[in-house]
Amino acid sequence: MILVAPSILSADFGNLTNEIKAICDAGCDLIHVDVMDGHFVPNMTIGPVVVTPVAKAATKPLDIHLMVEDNNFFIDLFASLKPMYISFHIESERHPHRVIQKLRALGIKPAIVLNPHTPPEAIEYLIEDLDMVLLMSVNPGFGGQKFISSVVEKAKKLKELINKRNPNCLIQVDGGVNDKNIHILKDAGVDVVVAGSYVFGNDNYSTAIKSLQV
Ligand SMILES: O=C(CO)[C@@H](O)[C@H](O)COP(=O)(O)O
Ligand SMILES: [Co+2]
Repeated sequence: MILVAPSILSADFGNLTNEIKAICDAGCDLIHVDVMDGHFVPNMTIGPVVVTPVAKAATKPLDIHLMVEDNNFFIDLFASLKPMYISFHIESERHPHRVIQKLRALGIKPAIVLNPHTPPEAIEYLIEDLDMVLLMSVNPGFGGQKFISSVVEKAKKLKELINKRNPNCLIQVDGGVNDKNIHILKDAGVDVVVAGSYVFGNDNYSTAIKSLQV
């Protein structure tokens, strides 16, 4: 079954801890936390001052998605919150293997993110050291954007590389995911989806999450 990670970017930040409890009670699998620095992407979000109460309220593991220039700095900021995953963009990192080793040493599962234009071959020789690869199906920076459908073919290519190099590595897709595209993602071999506006825009979080757990 596909695992669902609601992106809290679309939550009501005036009522954040209750929103976190609500998605956990509604049966989500992970909590996706989008961290943006205003440099790597043209938007800024949250740091440890906000993510710490999120971690306290959460009964499901955190999945932190870094959209930042300085990955090491942000990993140091969030490591004490013991997220299950931290993902960082291949496009922002000169030494991705070193960052993977750092995450492993901290007991955090390493994941790498690919922007829509980046081919899966860019990380072929990192797959054996990764727990997850995140394919962006929108340009990173904002919630509520339209799904870029070329990610489906990319997921299939990535799945072939994963089968060859490390079958335990998961494929995650992030951006514009909803109940209309979930089945093509499942058929392409996707294991985890992030959904922000679809989950938080639904009156019933449980119904929305279940409709993606196919
Ligand atoms: O990383 C990002 C955006 O940069 C995502 O996690 C979005 O926040 C997903 O939102 P929706 O596209 O599902 O509304
Ligand atoms: Co994200």
